[in-house]
Amino acid sequence: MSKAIACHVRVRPPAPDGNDCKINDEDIKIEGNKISALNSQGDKRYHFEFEKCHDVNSTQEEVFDSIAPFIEQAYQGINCTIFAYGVTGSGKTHTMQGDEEDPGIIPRIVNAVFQKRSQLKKSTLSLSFSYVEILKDEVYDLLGSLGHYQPRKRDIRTSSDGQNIVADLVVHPVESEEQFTVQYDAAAKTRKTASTKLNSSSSRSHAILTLHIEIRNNEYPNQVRSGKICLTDLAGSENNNLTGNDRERMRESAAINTSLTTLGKIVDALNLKAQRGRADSTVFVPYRESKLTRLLQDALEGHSQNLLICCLAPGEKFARDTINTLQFAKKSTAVENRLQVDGNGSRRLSQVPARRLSGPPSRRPSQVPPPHAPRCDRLIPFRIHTDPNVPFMGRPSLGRPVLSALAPNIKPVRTAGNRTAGGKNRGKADKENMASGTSEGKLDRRKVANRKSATVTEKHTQQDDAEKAKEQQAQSDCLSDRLIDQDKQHTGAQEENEAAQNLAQGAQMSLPQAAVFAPAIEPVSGPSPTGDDNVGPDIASLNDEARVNWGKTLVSHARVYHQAGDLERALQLYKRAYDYVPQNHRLERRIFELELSLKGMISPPKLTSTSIRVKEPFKITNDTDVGSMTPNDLKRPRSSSSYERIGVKVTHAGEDDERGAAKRVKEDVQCCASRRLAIHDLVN
Ligand SMILES: Nc1ncnc2c1ncn2[C@@H]1O[C@H](COP(=O)(O)OP(=O)(O)OP(=O)(O)O)[C@@H](O)[C@H]1O
Repeated sequence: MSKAIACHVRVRPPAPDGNDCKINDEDIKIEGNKISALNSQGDKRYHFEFEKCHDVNSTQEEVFDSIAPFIEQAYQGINCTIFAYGVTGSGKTHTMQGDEEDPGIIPRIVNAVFQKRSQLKKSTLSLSFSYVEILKDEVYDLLGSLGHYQPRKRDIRTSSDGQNIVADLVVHPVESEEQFTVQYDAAAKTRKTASTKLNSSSSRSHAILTLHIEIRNNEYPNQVRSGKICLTDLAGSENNNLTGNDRERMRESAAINTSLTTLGKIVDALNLKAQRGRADSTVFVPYRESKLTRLLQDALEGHSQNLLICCLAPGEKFARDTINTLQFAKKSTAVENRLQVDGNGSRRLSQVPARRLSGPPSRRPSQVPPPHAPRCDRLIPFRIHTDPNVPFMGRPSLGRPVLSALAPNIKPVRTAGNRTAGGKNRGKADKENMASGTSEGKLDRRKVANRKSATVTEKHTQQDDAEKAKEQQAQSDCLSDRLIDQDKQHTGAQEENEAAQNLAQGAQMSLPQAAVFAPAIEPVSGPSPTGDDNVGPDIASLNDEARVNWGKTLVSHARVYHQAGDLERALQLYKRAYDYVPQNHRLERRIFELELSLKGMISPPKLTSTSIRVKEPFKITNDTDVGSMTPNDLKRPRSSSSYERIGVKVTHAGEDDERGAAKRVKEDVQCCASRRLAIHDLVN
């Protein structure tokens, strides 16, 4: 059994301001990979040996070179976690992040990933990242609010296969190093720091940056290797006699020290477990005692390659902390790995808990992988997906922007096959029932009930599908009638504009709402900065509110194209909308996703249909935002007079009869509502 955690040590140089007090060259001595440290009384020396020891003269480049093999593992689809651990002010953030002149591990890894990407010929590499901080035992998504730069609080949930994941975590696709730098720097600035006596810019939180790397075979696009590198900058353990913390800092310090103590307890428990044998259930591993350890559970359990970088500060006043840090590192390196290399050279988990094995549903005969494709092994921690008909079972594709960055590679997928009762599992369930003493009669009754519910579910699914198809047809009809036609002449556009205004007056709606019914087209003066779709008025001439309204309107159109599968046109319109709402982070992300998907790097992002619940019964008034209606509200048949009763004026406008007009209005409202829901989804 190999080690789960490798350890490197780095000693930072003395602070130029002399803040480290007395420094004796003999305090910390490094010889090769051996390090020894004197205790604070100076009467005892402690000796340790690790994989790599960097002395005070080490450069950021040398530190990066020593960790480079870990990145190679991620390309192979193996998850890696790198922790920076040490007392406050010992150089963890410097090592991980560095600064502009002297970049640390994070920017260097991203640089290496993009270099790798440019070297690949037969496959395409895509990178995305998520970034969270744990402050006072709460998880905040540092990317959750790009554009507003306000970290968003997130919950940790346990998935059905027992993995702890951050709910609604934003994962940002990145196309270039520059783009990463801009976004990462902006997010890093929102991380909580404060001045203490030991560090003028002390991190008050643990930060976990996760880089998701996906390598897709160009020839067989369903062959994907995905790995992640989790870069964890732990907050420094603090001796409050030295930090001179005030009350608030003390609270933060207590949370930091508690989570680090839990980390220590977990390492102890894992070592004890290893000594007694893994089967011994008497050893309790307290992962749930802190959010930090919950999130790092997968890594600590040994399901990824881990590297601990212990940062040490020179100086007599840190002597005790230095020995504590080195002792922690030593006991961490005793934790065993659960990754094994099998005979074929592929890696797999040695002791995978049963729940982690919940693999793909059994294949139907039509889904047998083609003979030229490599076999898909369920046990390997990374997935080479081979079958175009089976959904990818690895980590969620980059196409899904919001997902749990710390989710495992293997996830159960709900399909029509396993949604209904029965299937392969039924026989197993029967056996279990028999074992638990359920009578045969009961079992038969239950089987009949299951079969009935399966039939009902299938019927509902079929009905749903038929309804969806109808809705889509209605939408595409609406689309062809009303969507922006780029080739329209200016005169035609003006007419449409007038029509929108008339409709707004007639139906007593706001102009943007009416614009959805009859979109106004005005050629833009000057080229569009991002999109090449010259629709919408000149941005400079609009006030803030009008800009946002136009952004929403264009997004709604884009979504209709998106839903209809015309991704190129959708992308143009999203880009155009982005010109109006350049702060909109979700829209920016949607554009990246579409660009990636048009390049074939990720599967096309799916539109989420948000149904917004209304407490009040459905009613349209002059100010009603149809976006707040549920699709069910809109399904109710209405006559034109009933629309009039509730405040929407129905103009017959050449319609043959009142029913026909009412039907049209209903379609309009439905169409509008579906778009408005989309706007809620993207813009709000
Ligand atoms: N190897 C190094 N070379 C030069 N300067 C360093 C080095 N390591 C750390 N420093 C400097 O020491 C100071 C403290 O470092 P840093 O903020 O990285 O500590 P930290 O361990 O992250 O502290 P905290 O846990 O309080 O956030 C910074 O000014 C940093 O620039």
